[in-house]
Amino acid sequence: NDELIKMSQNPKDWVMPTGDYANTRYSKLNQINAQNVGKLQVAWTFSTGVLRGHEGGPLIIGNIMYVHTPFPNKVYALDLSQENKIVWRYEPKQDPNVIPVMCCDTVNRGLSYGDGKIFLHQADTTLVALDAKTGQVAWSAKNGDPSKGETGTSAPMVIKDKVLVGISGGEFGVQAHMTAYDIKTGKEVWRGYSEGPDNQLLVDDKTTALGKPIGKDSSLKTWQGDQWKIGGGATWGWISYDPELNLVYYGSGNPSTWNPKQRPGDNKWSMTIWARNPDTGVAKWVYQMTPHDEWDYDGVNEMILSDQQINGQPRKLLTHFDRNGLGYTLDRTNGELLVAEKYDPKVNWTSGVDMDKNSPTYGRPKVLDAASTDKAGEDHNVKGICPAALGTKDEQPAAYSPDTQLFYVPTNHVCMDYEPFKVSYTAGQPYVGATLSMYPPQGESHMGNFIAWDGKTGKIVWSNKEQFSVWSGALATAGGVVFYGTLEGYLKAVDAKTGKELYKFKTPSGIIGNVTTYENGGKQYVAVLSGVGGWAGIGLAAGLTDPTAGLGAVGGYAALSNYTALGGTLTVFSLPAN
Ligand SMILES: O=C(O)c1cc(C(=O)O)c2c(n1)C(=O)C(=O)c1cc(C(=O)O)[nH]c1-2
Repeated sequence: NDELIKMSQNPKDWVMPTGDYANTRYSKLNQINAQNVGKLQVAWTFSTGVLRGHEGGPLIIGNIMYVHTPFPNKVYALDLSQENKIVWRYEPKQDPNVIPVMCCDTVNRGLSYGDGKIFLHQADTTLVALDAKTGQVAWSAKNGDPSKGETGTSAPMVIKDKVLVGISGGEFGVQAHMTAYDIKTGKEVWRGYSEGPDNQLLVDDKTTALGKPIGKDSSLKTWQGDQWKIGGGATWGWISYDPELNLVYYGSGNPSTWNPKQRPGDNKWSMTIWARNPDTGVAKWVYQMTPHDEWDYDGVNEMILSDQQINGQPRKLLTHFDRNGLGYTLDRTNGELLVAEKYDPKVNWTSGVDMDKNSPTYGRPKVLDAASTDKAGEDHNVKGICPAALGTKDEQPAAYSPDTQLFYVPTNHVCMDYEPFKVSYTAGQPYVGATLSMYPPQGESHMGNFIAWDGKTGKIVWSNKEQFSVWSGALATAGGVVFYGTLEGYLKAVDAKTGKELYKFKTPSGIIGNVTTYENGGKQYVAVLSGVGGWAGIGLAAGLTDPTAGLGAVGGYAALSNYTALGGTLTVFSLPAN
Protein backbone atom coordinates (compact mmCIF):
# COMPACT_ATOMS: atom_id res chain seq x y z
CA ASN A 1 0.00 0.00 0.00
CA ASP A 2 1.85 3.07 -1.29
CA GLU A 3 0.09 5.40 1.14
CA LEU A 4 1.22 3.25 4.06
CA ILE A 5 4.79 2.85 2.78
CA LYS A 6 5.03 6.64 2.63
CA MET A 7 3.37 7.14 6.01
CA SER A 8 5.55 4.55 7.72
CA GLN A 9 8.64 6.47 6.60
CA ASN A 10 7.55 9.38 8.80
CA PRO A 11 8.90 8.45 12.25
CA LYS A 12 6.50 10.87 13.97
CA ASP A 13 3.65 8.42 13.32
CA TRP A 14 3.21 4.73 14.14
CA VAL A 15 0.90 3.60 11.34
CA MET A 16 1.08 -0.20 11.54
CA PRO A 17 0.83 -2.55 14.49
CA THR A 18 4.35 -3.73 13.62
CA GLY A 19 5.82 -0.24 13.07
CA ASP A 20 6.73 -1.02 9.47
CA TYR A 21 6.15 -3.73 6.86
CA ALA A 22 9.50 -5.31 7.76
CA ASN A 23 8.31 -5.76 11.39
CA THR A 24 11.52 -4.12 12.69
CA ARG A 25 9.82 -2.04 15.42
CA TYR A 26 12.66 0.42 14.91
CA SER A 27 12.09 4.18 15.10
CA LYS A 28 14.32 6.87 13.63
CA LEU A 29 13.36 9.21 16.48
CA ASN A 30 16.38 10.09 18.63
CA GLN A 31 15.32 12.91 20.95
CA ILE A 32 15.21 10.31 23.71
CA ASN A 33 18.64 8.70 23.69
CA ALA A 34 21.03 6.66 25.80
CA GLN A 35 22.33 9.81 27.53
CA ASN A 36 18.99 11.29 28.61
CA VAL A 37 16.56 8.36 28.83
CA GLY A 38 17.24 8.14 32.57
CA LYS A 39 15.27 11.40 32.97
CA LEU A 40 12.09 10.02 31.38
CA GLN A 41 8.84 10.98 33.13
CA VAL A 42 5.21 10.03 32.79
CA ALA A 43 3.56 12.60 30.52
CA TRP A 44 0.00 11.27 30.65
CA THR A 45 -2.01 8.10 31.20
CA PHE A 46 -5.30 6.67 29.94
CA SER A 47 -7.38 3.93 31.53
CA THR A 48 -8.99 1.65 28.97
CA GLY A 49 -11.77 0.58 31.33
CA VAL A 50 -11.07 -3.08 30.56
CA LEU A 51 -9.40 -5.76 32.69
CA ARG A 52 -7.42 -8.81 31.43
CA GLY A 53 -4.48 -8.93 29.07
CA HIS A 54 -3.64 -5.87 26.96
CA GLU A 55 -1.43 -6.87 24.03
CA GLY A 56 -0.29 -4.78 21.05
CA GLY A 57 -0.04 -1.01 21.16
CA PRO A 58 -1.70 2.12 19.84
CA LEU A 59 -1.52 3.51 16.30
CA ILE A 60 -0.54 7.17 15.96
CA ILE A 61 -1.54 9.04 12.81
CA GLY A 62 -1.00 12.77 12.92
CA ASN A 63 -2.78 14.13 15.98
CA ILE A 64 -4.94 11.05 16.53
CA MET A 65 -4.01 8.04 18.63
CA TYR A 66 -6.08 4.85 18.26
CA VAL A 67 -6.17 2.62 21.36
CA HIS A 68 -7.71 -0.88 21.39
CA THR A 69 -8.59 -3.24 24.24
CA PRO A 70 -8.99 -7.00 24.78
CA PHE A 71 -12.56 -8.41 24.70
CA PRO A 72 -14.97 -6.64 24.29
CA ASN A 73 -12.51 -4.96 21.87
CA LYS A 74 -13.23 -1.29 22.44
CA VAL A 75 -11.47 1.25 20.25
CA TYR A 76 -10.79 4.84 21.33
CA ALA A 77 -9.63 7.69 19.09
CA LEU A 78 -7.78 10.28 21.21
CA ASP A 79 -6.86 13.76 19.96
CA LEU A 80 -3.25 14.43 21.02
CA SER A 81 -3.59 18.12 20.15
CA GLN A 82 -6.58 18.52 22.51
CA GLU A 83 -5.24 17.06 25.75
CA ASN A 84 -5.96 13.53 24.55
CA LYS A 85 -9.71 14.08 24.42
CA ILE A 86 -11.79 11.12 23.23
CA VAL A 87 -12.92 11.97 19.69
CA TRP A 88 -14.88 8.77 19.14
CA ARG A 89 -15.23 5.34 20.64
CA TYR A 90 -16.33 2.03 19.17
CA GLU A 91 -17.85 -0.57 21.50
CA PRO A 92 -18.90 -3.73 19.67
CA LYS A 93 -21.58 -6.00 21.09
CA GLN A 94 -20.13 -9.50 21.14
CA ASP A 95 -21.48 -12.75 22.48
CA PRO A 96 -19.45 -13.50 25.65
CA ASN A 97 -19.63 -17.21 24.76
CA VAL A 98 -16.53 -16.54 22.70
CA ILE A 99 -14.45 -16.12 25.88
CA PRO A 100 -14.19 -19.83 26.78
CA VAL A 101 -13.05 -20.68 23.25
CA MET A 102 -10.08 -18.29 23.45
CA CYS A 103 -7.11 -20.48 24.41
CA CYS A 104 -4.80 -17.93 25.99
CA ASP A 105 -6.76 -15.01 27.44
CA THR A 106 -9.10 -12.56 25.70
CA VAL A 107 -6.24 -10.65 24.09
CA ASN A 108 -6.18 -8.57 20.93
CA ARG A 109 -2.92 -7.58 19.21
CA GLY A 110 -4.03 -4.35 17.65
CA LEU A 111 -5.43 -2.26 14.84
CA SER A 112 -4.40 -1.45 11.30
CA TYR A 113 -4.92 1.65 9.20
CA GLY A 114 -5.45 2.13 5.46
CA ASP A 115 -7.68 3.96 2.98
CA GLY A 116 -9.04 6.26 5.70
CA LYS A 117 -10.20 3.31 7.81
CA ILE A 118 -9.18 1.57 11.03
CA PHE A 119 -9.37 -2.24 10.91
CA LEU A 120 -10.15 -4.35 13.98
CA HIS A 121 -10.28 -8.14 14.21
CA GLN A 122 -12.76 -8.85 17.00
CA ALA A 123 -12.69 -11.88 19.30
CA ASP A 124 -15.79 -13.25 17.53
CA THR A 125 -13.76 -13.11 14.24
CA THR A 126 -15.66 -10.14 12.81
CA LEU A 127 -13.23 -8.03 10.78
CA VAL A 128 -14.58 -4.50 11.01
CA ALA A 129 -13.58 -1.38 9.07
CA LEU A 130 -14.19 1.88 10.96
CA ASP A 131 -14.09 5.33 9.44
CA ALA A 132 -10.88 6.75 10.95
CA LYS A 133 -12.49 10.19 11.38
CA THR A 134 -15.82 9.20 12.90
CA GLY A 135 -15.59 5.59 14.11
CA GLN A 136 -18.64 4.67 11.98
CA VAL A 137 -18.63 1.10 10.64
CA ALA A 138 -17.78 1.20 6.92
CA TRP A 139 -18.02 -2.58 6.41
CA SER A 140 -17.63 -5.79 8.33
CA ALA A 141 -16.78 -9.35 7.34
CA LYS A 142 -17.10 -12.64 9.21
CA ASN A 143 -13.70 -14.37 9.19
CA GLY A 144 -14.68 -17.49 11.14
CA ASP A 145 -17.14 -19.26 13.43
CA PRO A 146 -16.59 -19.21 17.23
CA SER A 147 -19.01 -22.14 17.67
CA LYS A 148 -16.32 -24.26 15.95
CA GLY A 149 -13.57 -22.77 18.13
CA GLU A 150 -12.48 -20.10 15.67
CA THR A 151 -11.59 -16.77 17.32
CA GLY A 152 -9.79 -13.53 16.53
CA THR A 153 -6.81 -12.17 18.46
CA SER A 154 -4.35 -11.18 15.74
CA ALA A 155 -3.81 -7.75 14.24
CA PRO A 156 -4.93 -7.41 10.63
CA MET A 157 -2.39 -6.03 8.15
CA VAL A 158 -3.15 -3.75 5.19
CA ILE A 159 -1.19 -4.88 2.12
CA LYS A 160 -1.83 -3.03 -1.16
CA ASP A 161 -5.64 -2.91 -1.66
CA LYS A 162 -6.34 -5.75 0.75
CA VAL A 163 -6.67 -6.41 4.46
CA LEU A 164 -5.01 -9.67 5.51
CA VAL A 165 -6.04 -11.46 8.66
CA GLY A 166 -5.33 -14.84 10.26
CA ILE A 167 -7.37 -16.94 12.68
CA SER A 168 -6.98 -18.66 16.06
CA GLY A 169 -8.28 -22.05 17.12
CA GLY A 170 -5.33 -24.45 17.03
CA GLU A 171 -6.47 -25.85 20.39
CA PHE A 172 -9.96 -26.50 18.98
CA GLY A 173 -9.16 -28.41 15.79
CA VAL A 174 -9.90 -25.70 13.26
CA GLN A 175 -8.51 -25.83 9.72
CA ALA A 176 -6.75 -22.48 9.85
CA HIS A 177 -6.12 -20.00 7.07
CA MET A 178 -4.87 -16.59 6.02
CA THR A 179 -7.56 -14.51 4.29
CA ALA A 180 -7.39 -11.34 2.18
CA TYR A 181 -10.36 -8.95 2.07
CA ASP A 182 -10.90 -6.07 -0.35
CA ILE A 183 -10.05 -2.86 1.50
CA LYS A 184 -12.98 -0.94 -0.04
CA THR A 185 -15.77 -3.49 0.32
CA GLY A 186 -14.72 -6.21 2.76
CA LYS A 187 -15.30 -8.85 0.09
CA GLU A 188 -13.10 -11.96 0.42
CA VAL A 189 -10.44 -12.04 -2.32
CA TRP A 190 -8.47 -15.18 -1.42
CA ARG A 191 -8.07 -17.66 1.42
CA GLY A 192 -5.05 -19.92 1.81
CA TYR A 193 -5.30 -22.79 4.31
CA SER A 194 -2.41 -24.18 6.36
CA GLU A 195 -3.24 -27.79 5.48
CA GLY A 196 -5.41 -29.65 2.99
CA PRO A 197 -5.60 -30.15 -0.79
CA ASP A 198 -3.44 -27.98 -3.05
CA ASN A 199 -6.34 -25.79 -4.19
CA GLN A 200 -7.04 -24.90 -0.55
CA LEU A 201 -3.38 -24.33 0.30
CA LEU A 202 -3.02 -22.07 -2.77
CA VAL A 203 0.19 -23.73 -3.94
CA ASP A 204 1.27 -24.55 -7.49
CA ASP A 205 4.05 -26.39 -9.32
CA LYS A 206 6.40 -23.50 -8.67
CA THR A 207 5.96 -23.48 -4.87
CA THR A 208 9.20 -24.63 -3.24
CA ALA A 209 10.53 -25.80 0.13
CA LEU A 210 14.30 -25.45 0.65
CA GLY A 211 14.78 -24.84 -3.07
CA LYS A 212 12.82 -27.89 -4.33
CA PRO A 213 9.23 -27.96 -5.66
CA ILE A 214 6.89 -29.26 -2.95
CA GLY A 215 5.05 -31.37 -5.54
CA LYS A 216 1.43 -32.49 -5.62
CA ASP A 217 -0.60 -33.11 -2.44
CA SER A 218 2.32 -32.03 -0.27
CA SER A 219 0.06 -31.55 2.75
CA LEU A 220 -2.45 -34.42 2.27
CA LYS A 221 0.37 -36.99 2.13
CA THR A 222 1.49 -36.05 5.64
CA TRP A 223 -1.80 -36.64 7.46
CA GLN A 224 -3.75 -39.82 8.12
CA GLY A 225 -7.09 -39.85 6.29
CA ASP A 226 -9.17 -36.75 6.88
CA GLN A 227 -7.22 -35.49 9.89
CA TRP A 228 -6.09 -32.39 7.98
CA LYS A 229 -9.69 -31.13 8.26
CA ILE A 230 -9.09 -30.58 11.97
CA GLY A 231 -5.37 -29.93 11.52
CA GLY A 232 -4.96 -26.51 13.15
CA GLY A 233 -2.00 -24.53 11.82
CA ALA A 234 -3.54 -21.37 13.27
CA THR A 235 -2.33 -18.04 11.91
CA TRP A 236 -2.66 -15.75 14.91
CA GLY A 237 0.79 -14.14 14.71
CA TRP A 238 2.21 -11.10 12.94
CA ILE A 239 2.38 -10.48 9.19
CA SER A 240 5.26 -8.85 7.31
CA TYR A 241 5.59 -7.73 3.70
CA ASP A 242 8.36 -6.97 1.20
CA PRO A 243 6.91 -4.56 -1.39
CA GLU A 244 9.82 -5.10 -3.82
CA LEU A 245 9.54 -8.87 -3.84
CA ASN A 246 5.74 -8.60 -3.50
CA LEU A 247 5.67 -11.32 -0.83
CA VAL A 248 3.89 -11.52 2.52
CA TYR A 249 5.36 -13.62 5.32
CA TYR A 250 3.73 -15.24 8.34
CA GLY A 251 3.87 -18.48 10.30
CA SER A 252 1.39 -21.29 10.98
CA GLY A 253 0.87 -22.88 14.39
CA ASN A 254 0.53 -26.30 15.99
CA PRO A 255 -1.19 -29.22 14.20
CA SER A 256 -4.12 -29.24 16.67
CA THR A 257 -4.08 -31.93 19.32
CA TRP A 258 -1.00 -31.85 21.52
CA ASN A 259 -1.02 -35.65 21.62
CA PRO A 260 1.36 -36.48 18.75
CA LYS A 261 0.38 -40.18 18.77
CA GLN A 262 -3.02 -39.21 17.40
CA ARG A 263 -1.69 -37.58 14.24
CA PRO A 264 1.19 -39.53 12.65
CA GLY A 265 3.16 -37.83 9.87
CA ASP A 266 4.82 -34.47 9.33
CA ASN A 267 1.46 -32.65 9.54
CA LYS A 268 2.31 -30.21 6.75
CA TRP A 269 2.09 -27.27 6.60
CA SER A 270 1.66 -26.62 10.31
CA MET A 271 4.67 -25.02 12.06
CA THR A 272 5.68 -23.41 8.77
CA ILE A 273 6.99 -20.10 7.47
CA TRP A 274 4.84 -19.04 4.51
CA ALA A 275 5.81 -16.63 1.71
CA ARG A 276 2.72 -15.76 -0.36
CA ASN A 277 1.93 -13.40 -3.21
CA PRO A 278 -0.54 -10.90 -1.71
CA ASP A 279 -2.43 -10.45 -4.99
CA THR A 280 -3.32 -14.10 -5.51
CA GLY A 281 -2.43 -15.74 -2.21
CA VAL A 282 -0.30 -18.32 -4.04
CA ALA A 283 2.68 -19.50 -1.98
CA LYS A 284 6.14 -18.93 -3.46
CA TRP A 285 7.93 -20.92 -0.78
CA VAL A 286 7.34 -22.64 2.55
CA TYR A 287 9.64 -23.96 5.26
CA GLN A 288 8.40 -26.28 8.00
CA MET A 289 10.43 -25.75 11.18
CA THR A 290 8.97 -28.42 13.46
CA PRO A 291 7.59 -31.37 11.48
CA HIS A 292 5.20 -33.54 13.55
CA ASP A 293 5.17 -31.24 16.56
CA GLU A 294 5.36 -32.98 19.96
CA TRP A 295 5.48 -29.90 22.23
CA ASP A 296 3.09 -27.16 20.91
CA TYR A 297 5.91 -25.12 19.37
CA ASP A 298 3.62 -22.91 17.19
CA GLY A 299 5.48 -21.33 14.30
CA VAL A 300 3.52 -18.07 14.29
CA ASN A 301 6.11 -15.66 15.71
CA GLU A 302 6.96 -12.61 13.60
CA MET A 303 9.22 -12.65 10.53
CA ILE A 304 11.60 -9.66 10.69
CA LEU A 305 12.93 -8.52 7.32
CA SER A 306 16.42 -6.99 7.15
CA ASP A 307 19.08 -6.36 4.55
CA GLN A 308 22.52 -7.37 5.84
CA GLN A 309 25.73 -8.81 4.46
CA ILE A 310 26.65 -12.43 4.97
CA ASN A 311 30.19 -13.44 3.89
CA GLY A 312 30.54 -10.06 2.21
CA GLN A 313 27.38 -10.56 0.12
CA PRO A 314 24.34 -8.29 0.59
CA ARG A 315 21.38 -10.53 1.40
CA LYS A 316 17.64 -10.01 1.76
CA LEU A 317 17.04 -11.76 5.06
CA LEU A 318 14.12 -12.99 7.09
CA THR A 319 14.82 -13.64 10.77
CA HIS A 320 12.42 -15.56 12.99
CA PHE A 321 12.64 -16.52 16.64
CA ASP A 322 10.61 -19.68 16.84
CA ARG A 323 8.78 -21.08 19.83
CA ASN A 324 10.99 -24.18 19.41
CA GLY A 325 13.98 -22.18 20.70
CA LEU A 326 15.81 -21.82 17.38
CA GLY A 327 16.55 -18.45 15.79
CA TYR A 328 16.29 -18.86 12.01
CA THR A 329 17.72 -16.66 9.28
CA LEU A 330 16.56 -17.36 5.73
CA ASP A 331 16.96 -15.69 2.36
CA ARG A 332 13.48 -14.21 2.00
CA THR A 333 13.58 -14.20 -1.80
CA ASN A 334 13.59 -18.01 -2.03
CA GLY A 335 13.41 -19.53 1.44
CA GLU A 336 17.05 -20.71 1.53
CA LEU A 337 18.00 -21.65 5.09
CA LEU A 338 21.13 -19.79 6.25
CA VAL A 339 21.19 -19.99 10.06
CA ALA A 340 19.32 -22.05 12.68
CA GLU A 341 20.77 -21.74 16.18
CA LYS A 342 19.48 -21.93 19.75
CA TYR A 343 18.73 -18.50 21.21
CA ASP A 344 18.56 -19.94 24.72
CA PRO A 345 21.39 -22.32 25.62
CA LYS A 346 18.95 -24.41 27.72
CA VAL A 347 16.98 -25.63 24.66
CA ASN A 348 17.23 -29.42 24.96
CA TRP A 349 14.62 -31.12 22.72
CA THR A 350 16.93 -30.96 19.69
CA SER A 351 20.64 -31.13 18.97
CA GLY A 352 20.07 -28.68 16.11
CA VAL A 353 18.98 -28.51 12.47
CA ASP A 354 20.61 -30.60 9.74
CA MET A 355 22.32 -27.96 7.58
CA ASP A 356 23.83 -30.39 5.05
CA LYS A 357 22.15 -29.63 1.72
CA ASN A 358 22.89 -33.16 0.44
CA SER A 359 21.40 -34.93 3.43
CA PRO A 360 17.93 -36.54 3.18
CA THR A 361 17.01 -34.80 6.45
CA TYR A 362 18.28 -31.36 5.31
CA GLY A 363 16.50 -28.56 7.16
CA ARG A 364 14.95 -30.84 9.80
CA PRO A 365 15.67 -30.55 13.50
CA LYS A 366 17.20 -33.64 15.11
CA VAL A 367 14.84 -34.62 17.95
CA LEU A 368 16.51 -36.03 21.06
CA ASP A 369 14.84 -39.20 22.35
CA ALA A 370 14.70 -37.99 25.95
CA ALA A 371 12.43 -35.11 24.91
CA SER A 372 10.19 -37.00 22.50
CA THR A 373 6.64 -37.08 23.83
CA ASP A 374 5.69 -39.27 20.86
CA LYS A 375 8.29 -41.93 21.70
CA ALA A 376 7.22 -41.87 25.35
CA GLY A 377 3.62 -42.28 24.28
CA GLU A 378 0.21 -41.60 25.82
CA ASP A 379 -0.03 -41.32 29.59
CA HIS A 380 3.75 -41.08 30.02
CA ASN A 381 5.04 -37.88 31.58
CA VAL A 382 8.18 -36.59 29.86
CA LYS A 383 10.05 -34.36 32.29
CA GLY A 384 12.44 -31.47 31.89
CA ILE A 385 11.77 -30.49 28.28
CA CYS A 386 13.13 -27.01 27.42
CA PRO A 387 11.58 -24.80 26.25
CA ALA A 388 8.06 -25.20 27.65
CA ALA A 389 5.07 -25.14 25.29
CA LEU A 390 5.00 -21.36 25.38
CA GLY A 391 8.38 -21.50 23.68
CA THR A 392 11.65 -19.62 24.07
CA LYS A 393 9.54 -16.79 22.69
CA ASP A 394 5.80 -16.50 22.15
CA GLU A 395 3.74 -13.67 20.55
CA GLN A 396 5.88 -10.91 22.14
CA PRO A 397 7.62 -9.40 19.09
CA ALA A 398 11.37 -8.71 18.84
CA ALA A 399 12.84 -5.52 17.33
CA TYR A 400 15.74 -4.98 14.88
CA SER A 401 18.05 -1.97 14.77
CA PRO A 402 19.84 -1.28 11.47
CA ASP A 403 22.31 0.84 13.51
CA THR A 404 23.63 -2.08 15.54
CA GLN A 405 22.46 -4.82 13.14
CA LEU A 406 21.17 -6.65 16.19
CA PHE A 407 17.80 -8.16 17.07
CA TYR A 408 16.38 -7.43 20.53
CA VAL A 409 14.43 -10.43 21.71
CA PRO A 410 12.06 -10.80 24.66
CA THR A 411 12.34 -14.43 25.73
CA ASN A 412 10.94 -17.11 28.02
CA HIS A 413 13.37 -19.21 30.04
CA VAL A 414 10.96 -21.96 31.04
CA CYS A 415 10.92 -25.78 30.88
CA MET A 416 8.09 -28.29 31.22
CA ASP A 417 6.78 -31.75 31.98
CA TYR A 418 4.43 -32.94 29.22
CA GLU A 419 2.08 -35.92 29.33
CA PRO A 420 0.01 -36.65 26.24
CA PHE A 421 -3.38 -38.36 26.55
CA LYS A 422 -6.06 -39.52 24.14
CA VAL A 423 -8.61 -36.88 23.24
CA SER A 424 -11.59 -37.01 20.91
CA TYR A 425 -12.70 -34.19 18.65
CA THR A 426 -15.98 -32.35 19.25
CA ALA A 427 -16.55 -29.12 17.35
CA GLY A 428 -16.15 -26.11 19.62
CA GLN A 429 -14.57 -28.11 22.48
CA PRO A 430 -10.89 -28.02 23.44
CA TYR A 431 -8.90 -30.60 21.45
CA VAL A 432 -5.66 -30.56 23.42
CA GLY A 433 -4.79 -33.95 24.89
CA ALA A 434 -1.80 -33.16 27.11
CA THR A 435 -1.21 -32.21 30.76
CA LEU A 436 1.64 -29.80 31.44
CA SER A 437 3.56 -28.18 34.24
CA MET A 438 6.06 -25.35 33.80
CA TYR A 439 9.08 -24.13 35.80
CA PRO A 440 12.47 -22.42 35.29
CA PRO A 441 15.43 -24.51 34.03
CA GLN A 442 16.97 -26.73 36.70
CA GLY A 443 19.17 -24.86 39.15
CA GLU A 444 17.85 -21.46 38.06
CA SER A 445 15.10 -19.23 39.39
CA HIS A 446 14.58 -16.64 36.64
CA MET A 447 12.00 -17.33 33.90
CA GLY A 448 13.04 -14.81 31.26
CA ASN A 449 15.89 -13.12 29.45
CA PHE A 450 15.99 -10.05 27.25
CA ILE A 451 18.69 -10.70 24.68
CA ALA A 452 20.52 -9.10 21.76
CA TRP A 453 21.02 -11.51 18.85
CA ASP A 454 23.22 -11.45 15.78
CA GLY A 455 21.08 -13.03 13.05
CA LYS A 456 24.01 -13.39 10.63
CA THR A 457 25.92 -15.74 12.90
CA GLY A 458 23.17 -16.99 15.20
CA LYS A 459 24.83 -15.81 18.40
CA ILE A 460 23.67 -14.12 21.59
CA VAL A 461 25.54 -10.79 21.98
CA TRP A 462 24.25 -9.90 25.45
CA SER A 463 21.56 -11.23 27.75
CA ASN A 464 19.74 -9.63 30.69
CA LYS A 465 18.01 -11.85 33.23
CA GLU A 466 14.37 -11.16 34.08
CA GLN A 467 12.46 -12.76 36.92
CA PHE A 468 9.52 -13.61 34.66
CA SER A 469 9.20 -14.18 30.92
CA VAL A 470 9.40 -10.97 28.94
CA TRP A 471 5.90 -11.02 27.38
CA SER A 472 6.08 -7.49 25.96
CA GLY A 473 7.18 -6.44 22.49
CA ALA A 474 10.48 -4.57 22.11
CA LEU A 475 11.16 -1.19 20.51
CA ALA A 476 14.58 -0.17 19.11
CA THR A 477 15.35 3.50 18.39
CA ALA A 478 17.94 5.67 16.66
CA GLY A 479 18.67 7.09 20.10
CA GLY A 480 20.60 3.89 20.84
CA VAL A 481 17.96 2.81 23.36
CA VAL A 482 15.88 -0.35 23.38
CA PHE A 483 12.61 -0.49 25.36
CA TYR A 484 10.55 -3.40 26.68
CA GLY A 485 8.08 -4.15 29.46
CA THR A 486 8.07 -6.84 32.14
CA LEU A 487 5.32 -9.02 33.57
CA GLU A 488 5.73 -7.31 36.96
CA GLY A 489 4.89 -4.04 35.20
CA TYR A 490 8.20 -2.24 34.59
CA LEU A 491 8.83 -0.28 31.43
CA LYS A 492 12.60 -0.62 30.94
CA ALA A 493 15.09 1.18 28.72
CA VAL A 494 18.47 -0.43 28.02
CA ASP A 495 21.55 0.55 26.03
CA ALA A 496 21.32 -1.01 22.55
CA LYS A 497 25.02 -1.84 22.44
CA THR A 498 25.58 -3.24 25.91
CA GLY A 499 22.16 -4.03 27.41
CA LYS A 500 22.93 -1.83 30.41
CA GLU A 501 19.71 -0.79 32.17
CA LEU A 502 19.22 2.98 31.85
CA TYR A 503 15.67 3.51 33.15
CA LYS A 504 12.74 1.68 34.69
CA PHE A 505 9.29 2.72 35.82
CA LYS A 506 6.60 0.54 37.36
CA THR A 507 3.32 0.95 35.47
CA PRO A 508 -0.04 0.09 37.08
CA SER A 509 -0.09 -3.56 35.89
CA GLY A 510 2.04 -6.22 34.22
CA ILE A 511 3.10 -5.36 30.67
CA ILE A 512 2.31 -7.68 27.76
CA GLY A 513 1.83 -4.81 25.29
CA ASN A 514 4.37 -3.64 22.73
CA VAL A 515 6.35 -0.44 23.26
CA THR A 516 5.62 2.30 20.72
CA THR A 517 7.13 5.72 20.07
CA TYR A 518 5.89 8.83 18.24
CA GLU A 519 6.43 12.57 18.00
CA ASN A 520 3.81 15.24 18.60
CA GLY A 521 4.27 19.00 18.89
CA GLY A 522 8.03 18.57 18.45
CA LYS A 523 8.37 16.15 21.36
CA GLN A 524 9.15 12.41 21.34
CA TYR A 525 6.91 10.15 23.40
CA VAL A 526 7.13 6.48 24.37
CA ALA A 527 3.83 4.67 24.97
CA VAL A 528 2.97 1.26 26.38
CA LEU A 529 -0.18 -0.59 27.39
CA SER A 530 -0.05 -2.36 30.72
CA GLY A 531 -2.69 -4.88 31.80
CA VAL A 532 -1.40 -8.31 32.79
CA GLY A 533 -2.69 -11.43 31.04
CA GLY A 534 -1.91 -13.45 27.93
CA TRP A 535 -0.96 -17.07 28.32
CA ALA A 536 1.75 -16.37 30.93
CA GLY A 537 -0.65 -14.20 32.95
CA ILE A 538 -3.75 -16.37 32.47
CA GLY A 539 -3.90 -17.29 36.18
CA LEU A 540 -4.40 -13.66 37.14
CA ALA A 541 -6.46 -12.75 34.09
CA ALA A 542 -8.98 -15.57 34.41
CA GLY A 543 -8.77 -16.05 38.19
CA LEU A 544 -7.38 -19.61 37.95
CA THR A 545 -5.42 -21.28 40.77
CA ASP A 546 -5.07 -24.99 39.89
CA PRO A 547 -1.35 -25.23 38.91
CA THR A 548 -2.09 -27.36 35.81
CA ALA A 549 -4.83 -24.98 34.62
CA GLY A 550 -4.09 -22.64 31.74
CA LEU A 551 -2.19 -25.56 30.18
CA GLY A 552 0.38 -25.44 32.97
CA ALA A 553 0.96 -21.68 33.00
CA VAL A 554 -1.01 -21.06 36.20
CA GLY A 555 1.48 -22.97 38.36
CA GLY A 556 4.50 -21.72 36.42
CA TYR A 557 3.66 -18.05 36.89
CA ALA A 558 1.92 -18.27 40.29
CA ALA A 559 4.41 -15.82 41.88
CA LEU A 560 3.24 -13.07 39.53
CA SER A 561 0.35 -12.31 41.89
CA ASN A 562 2.94 -11.00 44.40
CA TYR A 563 3.82 -8.16 42.04
CA THR A 564 0.81 -7.03 40.05
CA ALA A 565 -2.94 -7.11 39.51
CA LEU A 566 -5.32 -6.63 36.58
CA GLY A 567 -6.21 -3.40 34.80
CA GLY A 568 -5.66 -1.80 31.39
CA THR A 569 -3.76 1.50 31.25
CA LEU A 570 -1.83 3.30 28.57
CA THR A 571 1.21 5.06 30.04
CA VAL A 572 2.95 7.70 27.92
CA PHE A 573 6.47 8.93 28.73
CA SER A 574 8.53 11.95 27.66
CA LEU A 575 11.55 13.97 28.76
CA PRO A 576 11.02 16.90 31.13
CA ALA A 577 10.79 20.36 29.52
CA ASN A 578 14.45 21.21 30.10
O1 LIG B 1 -3.28 -22.15 18.18
C1 LIG B 1 -3.94 -21.14 18.39
O2 LIG B 1 -4.97 -20.87 17.77
C2 LIG B 1 -3.42 -20.19 19.39
C3 LIG B 1 -3.99 -18.94 19.54
C4 LIG B 1 -3.45 -18.03 20.48
C5 LIG B 1 -4.14 -16.71 20.52
O3 LIG B 1 -4.91 -16.44 19.59
O4 LIG B 1 -3.96 -15.91 21.43
C6 LIG B 1 -2.32 -18.44 21.23
C7 LIG B 1 -1.81 -19.74 20.98
N1 LIG B 1 -2.36 -20.57 20.08
C8 LIG B 1 -0.63 -20.23 21.65
O5 LIG B 1 -0.20 -21.37 21.39
C9 LIG B 1 0.03 -19.42 22.57
O6 LIG B 1 1.09 -19.78 23.10
C10 LIG B 1 -0.50 -18.14 22.86
C11 LIG B 1 -0.06 -17.15 23.74
C12 LIG B 1 -0.95 -16.13 23.60
C13 LIG B 1 -0.94 -14.85 24.32
O7 LIG B 1 -1.61 -13.94 23.82
O8 LIG B 1 -0.26 -14.72 25.34
N2 LIG B 1 -1.89 -16.45 22.68
C14 LIG B 1 -1.63 -17.67 22.20
